[in-house]
Amino acid sequence: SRTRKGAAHASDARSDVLQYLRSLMLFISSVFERYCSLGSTSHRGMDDDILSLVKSIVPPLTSKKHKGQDGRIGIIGGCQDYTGAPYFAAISALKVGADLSHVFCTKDAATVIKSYSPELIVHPVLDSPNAVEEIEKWLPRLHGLVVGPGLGREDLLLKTVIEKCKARDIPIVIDADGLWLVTQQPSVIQGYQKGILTPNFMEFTRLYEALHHEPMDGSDHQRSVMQLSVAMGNLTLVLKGEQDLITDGSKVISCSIEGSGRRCGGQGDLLSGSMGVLAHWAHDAGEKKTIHLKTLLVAAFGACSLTRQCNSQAFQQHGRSTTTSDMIQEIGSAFKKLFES
Ligand SMILES: NC(=O)C1=CN([C@@H]2O[C@H](COP(=O)(O)OP(=O)(O)OC[C@H]3O[C@@H](n4cnc5c(N)ncnc54)[C@H](O)[C@@H]3O)[C@@H](O)[C@H]2O)[C@@H](O)CC1
Ligand SMILES: Nc1ncnc2c1ncn2[C@@H]1O[C@H](COP(=O)(O)OP(=O)(O)OP(=O)(O)O)[C@@H](O)[C@H]1O
Ligand SMILES: [Mg+2]
Repeated sequence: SRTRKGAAHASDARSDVLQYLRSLMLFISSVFERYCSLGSTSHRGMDDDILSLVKSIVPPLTSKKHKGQDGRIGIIGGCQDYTGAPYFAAISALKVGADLSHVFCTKDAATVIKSYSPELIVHPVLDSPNAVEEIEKWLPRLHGLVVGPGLGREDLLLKTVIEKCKARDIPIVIDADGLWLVTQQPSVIQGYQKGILTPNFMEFTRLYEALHHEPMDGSDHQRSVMQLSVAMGNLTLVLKGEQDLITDGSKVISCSIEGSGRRCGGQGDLLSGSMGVLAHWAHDAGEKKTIHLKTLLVAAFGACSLTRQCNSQAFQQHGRSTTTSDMIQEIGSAFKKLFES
């Protein structure tokens, strides 16, 4: 019986060891799992933190406001070749929540843009001899200006308009052909603290090479965006791409909210139009609301995440046939999902 007892003890000890090993394995695997997911969790955590800052700049909808208070945005762009781009930017500004959206374009583009949407106020002034005066008289009524979508390569007029806008301290988003002017004459916007540039990769490369007089190091985009922002006097800069990189020259935040693989034209216009409104809201809310992050960085993160969310939602319905118009249909629900839930 003593031998039987000994054998029982040995088997108990063995099962204890096995039990111990099993729990040890479970513990190690849970630590490993946690460690592996840490990167994405903290990334998502950071996105959530910035999204809550975006939420804080969205003005409340109340019955006490009059038309215009939530934003009167102007888009300078639209010519014979490009009527879609200014339309996308202007309608996006409205759908994000601006009250009024103006387009300043050439005469032949105006009728076309008006026929896309009765919601837009369209001024056929860009090719008139007194274009600057025509735009200038509207500036006191505007809260934000988006310069460039579908503009074509016009320079003298733009330079004067940007100068007048700066004098009025209005946020200016420069995109597309507006960036061409900045590439020719960086001083037009250099150092303007309410200026935002939203280049795609090609526009960014041209701008970088114009300012640094050397080819860009394509392997380190974070470094390049910081360098360009600093060279532009710490201007807010958004380099659009697989990840959107947003900087003011002192820090880079990235927006990689899932979009889709669909890259139809016009998505950048949706972004710049949204940016016009969010920049106004961010400045209205002030640094106190956005805490440690500069107001324009918060606005830029908002515009990027919204564009990508619209892309994702439109893609779920339309797949490869997704177009920017489909994305614009999604602005309302994407906005609600990101900033109002
Ligand atoms: N429906 C419309 O009216 C549209 C008009 N658009 C206007 O078209 C004009 C020209 O804009 P573009 O964006 O074509 O500018 P560019 O004329 O500078 O062309 C950029 C080119 O670079 C290519 N590219 C973009 N990202 C790249 C990358 N990561 N690597 C390599 N190549 C890359 C694009 O295919 C494009 O052909 C602007 O006025 C713009 O606003 C666009 O906004 C698209 C929609
Ligand atoms: N590879 C990518 N993966 C995911 N999203 C992307 C990718 N490239 C661009 N985007 C997103 O698409 C939007 C527009 O960027 P894009 O580079 O297409 O601008 P653009 O060339 O100026 O567009 P447009 O045709 O309006 O001129 C941005 O919000 C960006 O985040
Ligand atoms: Mg563009």
